[in-house]
Amino acid sequence: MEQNKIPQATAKRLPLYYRYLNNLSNQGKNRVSSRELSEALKVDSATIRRDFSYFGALGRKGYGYNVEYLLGFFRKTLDQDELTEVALIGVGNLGTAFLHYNFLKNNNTKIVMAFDADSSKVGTDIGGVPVHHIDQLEEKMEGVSVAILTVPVSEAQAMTNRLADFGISGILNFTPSRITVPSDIRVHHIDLAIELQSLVYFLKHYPLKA
Ligand SMILES: NC(=O)c1ccc[n+]([C@@H]2O[C@H](COP(=O)([O-])OP(=O)(O)OC[C@H]3O[C@@H](n4cnc5c(N)ncnc54)[C@H](O)[C@@H]3O)[C@@H](O)[C@H]2O)c1
Repeated sequence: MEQNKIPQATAKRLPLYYRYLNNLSNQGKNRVSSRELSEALKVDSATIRRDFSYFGALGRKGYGYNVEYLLGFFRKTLDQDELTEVALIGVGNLGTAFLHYNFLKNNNTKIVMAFDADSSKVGTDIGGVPVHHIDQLEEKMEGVSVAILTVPVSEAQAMTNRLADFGISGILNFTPSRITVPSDIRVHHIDLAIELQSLVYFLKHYPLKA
């Protein structure tokens, strides 16, 4: 099935499904029920059944879903057979933590290079990733189409413009700035302050019952 026929909300959950099913497969499990998935992933089972039906996986009553079939689909859809190289811009507190994190454990994305304006960081190697000077961005980034943005908020838009001029396809933006990009560039914002505020709001206004 073509990926563009899957609703965006479903597509967003695919990496979550993939990671969990991969763990099951590594444990030697070959089937899983939507209830089991629902409890582990905190997604209600009706949503899971609907999501899976978009790519032709129909769970059988009393059997559930075949783990390898699902994994095969996710691998293809999420391009898990292909390694996506990623660049990180801004090797400060947050950026350094990401460089130490092994993203490859769960999927096929890898931070292959990092950039910073601080010359004391340039030429170092953090978590196996070389740090280059930001002046070398265009020269070094050839072939890399995804960037993680962890620069100070004051630098975010200028850096985004530079990445756009370079021809970036996607930006994972950790700065609180709502950066503006041309319509052919995809930006995902991860704003920890907003997420935290929203959690506190939900706790207050929609308390969960035991
Ligand atoms: N640290 C956190 O927990 C946290 C949480 C949520 C969001 N953020 C956001 O993430 C971003 C980074 O936060 P941080 O705490 O790592 O900041 P930081 O000041 O520790 O790191 C920023 C890094 O960017 C580099 N830099 C500055 N200008 C640059 C440029 N023009 N080109 C390339 N590199 C440049 C600096 O030298 C520094 O190494 C900020 O926008 C911050 O608001 C941080």
